[in-house]
Amino acid sequence: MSLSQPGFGARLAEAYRAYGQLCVGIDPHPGLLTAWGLNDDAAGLREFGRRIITAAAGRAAAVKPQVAFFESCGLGGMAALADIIAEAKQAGLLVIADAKRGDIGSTMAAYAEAWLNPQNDFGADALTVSPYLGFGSLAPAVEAAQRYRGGLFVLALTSNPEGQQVQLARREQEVAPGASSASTVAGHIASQVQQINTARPAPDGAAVGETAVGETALGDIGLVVGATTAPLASSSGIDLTAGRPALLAPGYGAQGATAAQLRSGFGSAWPQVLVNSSRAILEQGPEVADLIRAIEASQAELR
Ligand SMILES: O=c1ccn([C@@H]2O[C@H](COP(=O)(O)O)[C@@H](O)[C@H]2O)c(=O)[nH]1
Repeated sequence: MSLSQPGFGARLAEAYRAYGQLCVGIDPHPGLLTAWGLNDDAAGLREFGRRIITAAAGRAAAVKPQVAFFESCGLGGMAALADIIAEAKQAGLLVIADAKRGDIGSTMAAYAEAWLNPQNDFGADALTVSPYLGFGSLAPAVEAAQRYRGGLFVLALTSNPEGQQVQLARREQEVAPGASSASTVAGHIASQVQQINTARPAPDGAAVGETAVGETALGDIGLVVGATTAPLASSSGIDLTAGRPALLAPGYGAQGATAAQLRSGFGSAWPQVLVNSSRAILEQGPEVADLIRAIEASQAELR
């Protein structure tokens, strides 16, 4: 990666234009590996990833390796992940490392180096991060994203129903001296992301989020909003269009959300959405031709 390349939001917007709004998950569940005739070891994970990359390259905007499945295979699994990230980038796919990292700021800086520095083994285009140690704890990751022209997807309204206990909880905020109003935790996260995308200066003087591509400029700092939970956003007072964050939407397919639900759930924010599909596509493997058919069928539904 060249540090003179456009920011993540601009690269993602360009990928939408070229390939549509689908992200193919690389989730090597043990059961899927068995169904594909592969072992749950480094060689099996590598082959699994390579077939998905071959099918997705030139047909999808991005791939999203689910880091947990590689971690669970130990050192060999992580070595396979490093190879898969490098090969996907080489194939022209944007890579979102789904590691959901979150810690106190000083530790967060190390996570961000590991996952966003293109010189490192796991250097991806973007990383999923958790703001639940406080949004401010993510500041070193935001700085790393700016430094490396990378992106973040901050968990806001996740696709699992249990997430709502925390994410839709109301918090008091002071709107003027002595006056307060209640907003949801997810709404607070979305507004913090908006502020970064619209106000924070990037190192070269350009503002993050000002990397406009056509009509679909996207902020470099995005949000995770489930395909299953997006309809809750507007009723919870969350403006997903503010600051035009990229919106990573898992939940399509295996978790039950349909293309029609995605479009109506996201409404005017739909052009910002990157739809993830993992099992619904992977279950059509192991043949690359069948994976391609599944990717093209999803693309057709989403168009
Ligand atoms: O809110 C979230 C955040 C992340 N995920 C991840 O996305 C995929 C979904 O896989 P499917 O097989 O398409 O259901 C998986 O890696 C999750 O860990 C999510 O589902 N929801």
